[in-house]
Amino acid sequence: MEYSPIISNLYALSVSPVKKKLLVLGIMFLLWVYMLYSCVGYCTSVPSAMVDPHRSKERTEGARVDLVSKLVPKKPQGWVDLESDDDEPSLRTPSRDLLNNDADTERAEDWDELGTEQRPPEPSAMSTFSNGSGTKKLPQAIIIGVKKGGTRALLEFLRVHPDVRAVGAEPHFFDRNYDKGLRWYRELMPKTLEGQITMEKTPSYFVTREAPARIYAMSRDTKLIVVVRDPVTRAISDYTQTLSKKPDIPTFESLTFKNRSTGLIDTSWSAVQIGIYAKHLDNWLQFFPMRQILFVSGERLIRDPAGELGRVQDFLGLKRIITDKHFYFNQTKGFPCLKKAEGSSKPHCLGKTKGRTHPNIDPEVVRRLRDFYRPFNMKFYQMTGHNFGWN
Ligand SMILES: Nc1ncnc2c1ncn2[C@@H]1O[C@H](COP(=O)(O)OS(=O)(=O)O)[C@@H](OP(=O)(O)O)[C@H]1O
Repeated sequence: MEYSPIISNLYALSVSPVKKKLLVLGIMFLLWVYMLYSCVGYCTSVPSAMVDPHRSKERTEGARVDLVSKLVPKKPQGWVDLESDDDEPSLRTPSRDLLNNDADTERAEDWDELGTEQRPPEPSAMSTFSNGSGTKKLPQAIIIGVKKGGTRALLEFLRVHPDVRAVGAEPHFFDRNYDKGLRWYRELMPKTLEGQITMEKTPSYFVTREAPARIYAMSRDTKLIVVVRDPVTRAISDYTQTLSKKPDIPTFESLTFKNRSTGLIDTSWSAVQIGIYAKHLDNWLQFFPMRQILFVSGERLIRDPAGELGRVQDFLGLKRIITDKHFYFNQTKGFPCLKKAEGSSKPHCLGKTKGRTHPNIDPEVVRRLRDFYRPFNMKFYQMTGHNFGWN
């Protein structure tokens, strides 16, 4: 009787228990490799398959963008590019617009961990794997302003919510990058599962004349959030930020006035102009009803973060998950911080670019600025139905 080599091997194995075990282990290893291979194949194929149903939607969005492009000029006309940090002189108010800089752009140093571990700027390989499911969607809610209002704190606090997924950096899509198209914009977004909200924050949108029409064209249902702060302290905060990067700029006092002896305020200076909230809001109300815009008090966000977050969660239709249990007041920073941030078990405060010491400003100049803003503030309280108490 002839034996095949396999049978003869098996026969040999039957007499050697050690080899038998080795064979079983080998087979298990091969099965494990096969399963892993299948899973990777599945995981990489799922997102693209899930994106497909959106292709037709994408075309509609593309058509809408074409319409907006026809209706809305891509570059602001007759409007100071309040936020841009590029050096195109045509987009700037000559010499007076000294606060143009890129400091809004999200940076690693905006986020400070009170542990030794650094927060990775990009998701790690592991988190990419675990976040592999879901699809990238255009944001349903945007923090549109205001610069230096507390927008970073609000976004980082909101990210603690399991139903909120947000892009960390400021996309500047509706002001600087509109030419790149909605597909580009959507690609920046994190993947979300059913029921999760996609968000971003770019504070310069609030003062960008084209932004309301452009966001409306993306989706008329977009929820808008504006973090507002006393316009005088906001202006000083804005100036402080620029001073930290350009120490040679003129004093706050000299930039505030067109002519100091006449006391005429220079409204073309972006630090002043951004704070005329009533004027900017008017622009948004041409496209969005008031009920679709939530105003968060920057001052209250520091004093009572859980209270403001409660309002924001209600506005977004989210379960109130973020409560005062999530915050503690950090005496050294002088701000509320998170006991645990998204994806971490350690306490987190915003970094050193938030909460810089403001320079002392001549009290007379502060008083003049308060007088200047008062009627605009009153108008803003009237429009929003909320007294922010800035006087
Ligand atoms: N929790 C917490 N931690 C740190 N800082 C906080 C916090 N809440 C609000 N703020 C205030 O946020 C101000 C910066 O606002 P923004 O994040 O909107 O600035 S930016 O426009 O994105 O550059 C920043 O302004 P400055 O103090 O002038 O630096 C802070 O006062």
